Amino acid sequence: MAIYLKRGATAQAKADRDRSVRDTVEGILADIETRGDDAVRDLSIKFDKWDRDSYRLTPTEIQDCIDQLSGQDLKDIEFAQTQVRNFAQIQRDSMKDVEVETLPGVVLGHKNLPLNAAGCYVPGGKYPLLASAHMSVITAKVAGVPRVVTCAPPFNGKPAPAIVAAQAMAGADEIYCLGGIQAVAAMGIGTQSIAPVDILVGPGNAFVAEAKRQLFGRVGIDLFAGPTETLVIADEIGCDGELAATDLLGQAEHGPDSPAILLTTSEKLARETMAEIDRLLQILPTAEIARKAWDAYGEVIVAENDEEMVRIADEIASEHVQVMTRDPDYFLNNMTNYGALFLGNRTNVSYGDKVIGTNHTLPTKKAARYTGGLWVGKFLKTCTYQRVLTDEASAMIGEYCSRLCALEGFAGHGEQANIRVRRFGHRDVPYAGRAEPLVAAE
Ligand SMILES: NC(=O)c1ccc[n+]([C@@H]2O[C@H](COP(=O)([O-])OP(=O)(O)OC[C@H]3O[C@@H](n4cnc5c(N)ncnc54)[C@H](O)[C@@H]3O)[C@@H](O)[C@H]2O)c1
Ligand SMILES: [Zn+2]
Repeated sequence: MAIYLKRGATAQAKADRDRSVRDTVEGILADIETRGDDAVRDLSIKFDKWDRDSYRLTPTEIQDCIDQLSGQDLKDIEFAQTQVRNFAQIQRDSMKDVEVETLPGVVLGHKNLPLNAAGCYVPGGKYPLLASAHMSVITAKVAGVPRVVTCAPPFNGKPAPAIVAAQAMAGADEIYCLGGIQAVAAMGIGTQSIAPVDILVGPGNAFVAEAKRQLFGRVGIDLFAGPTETLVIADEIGCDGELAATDLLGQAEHGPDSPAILLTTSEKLARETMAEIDRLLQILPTAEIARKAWDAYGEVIVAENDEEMVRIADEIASEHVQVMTRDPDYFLNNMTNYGALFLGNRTNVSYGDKVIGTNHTLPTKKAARYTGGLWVGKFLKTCTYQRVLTDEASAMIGEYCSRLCALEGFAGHGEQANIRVRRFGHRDVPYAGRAEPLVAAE
């Protein structure tokens, strides 16, 4: 049985917080629905002290942001974007259209069609998270989405130059400086000045994630990608206290509501990690946020063996899972619920967040039970089609269809089949459906 050396927030505390976020978002979406651009402006002033005639950035403003970055900054962004584009393209190439003859004369197929318009949210409240621009905009473009709209909040009272440069370099078609619920709603619902998109993607804080969730149905969403979570699975062979503590706090710094969990088979490593966390919290420049997250949501769990760690990790279904044990592949082969796995101590979540090429927009709050992260496939619709090549095939399928419709009591559906059996069937084929056309009763 696993022992908890430290426990995170209670289920009740989490539910209370969720309810309050849900109510705030509901009210704001209704306001934007009725008042459009005026509501967007009021909310942007209220939450971000940010007032403009148009929130869309002009080509001059965009160029001005790019010009504020150094040559090295631009090269680094380019390197990261190349890695993300390259892996997205490989994933795109793995998705094949199919067309097969499943029965003689019966042809079924599917095509992967890009969506027409995507809205990419790039978070920027606490940090200007430019990496999210690569993750959403580039991936949409690799999928072939013709209109890619992107929003990020102002940072220090103006557009964040690095975010805007990354949005532009990624190939965005429309760039708005707009944050939070109002940005998500403007893209998802549409306003007088912004045409609505077909899918909303990208990570964000609890408000952003909840706004996307509430708009789902009306528009598509990629997945529920709220406050970052991290799980470090470690033993004394693959890890030490300093490494585990660094990797936990590295992700706890995202925000005060970011859970960081250590799961280990070694109580010694667990205690060393907790001591290291206390030490690092004295010196980490972002310790104020990381400490809040660690105090409220941090957990330390000591399990008996790798098997128990897999069971607990699948239950947690964390967004990020770093495995630093004797045999990381054991977790790759056995775990079923995770947003992304980081195997071995040579890599870590930050590589994935910023640069290595896998997508960093990943499922939170146990959404990893039913989805992976954002990827090129989320911007594609797999749409089927069919055709029947011969009279014989039409009549043969029609007979089955006719009888199955009768079982369901669907006369109209049945007639769709019957008319084809009558037209295309041969008289010597035994037929249990209606042999004659429908006629009005005398
Ligand atoms: N799941 C993932 O894949 C993933 C990846 C990266 C980042 N993240 C998460 O993204 C989040 C970024 O959060 P952030 O806050 O820094 O930036 P953000 O851009 O998501 O949110 C900032 C906006 O929130 C709005 N806001 C703030 N307080 C509000 C309130 N009380 N009511 C209504 N709206 C309010 C403001 O309009 C502001 O523009 C973090 O939680 C981080 O963990 C998740
Ligand atoms: Zn991160």
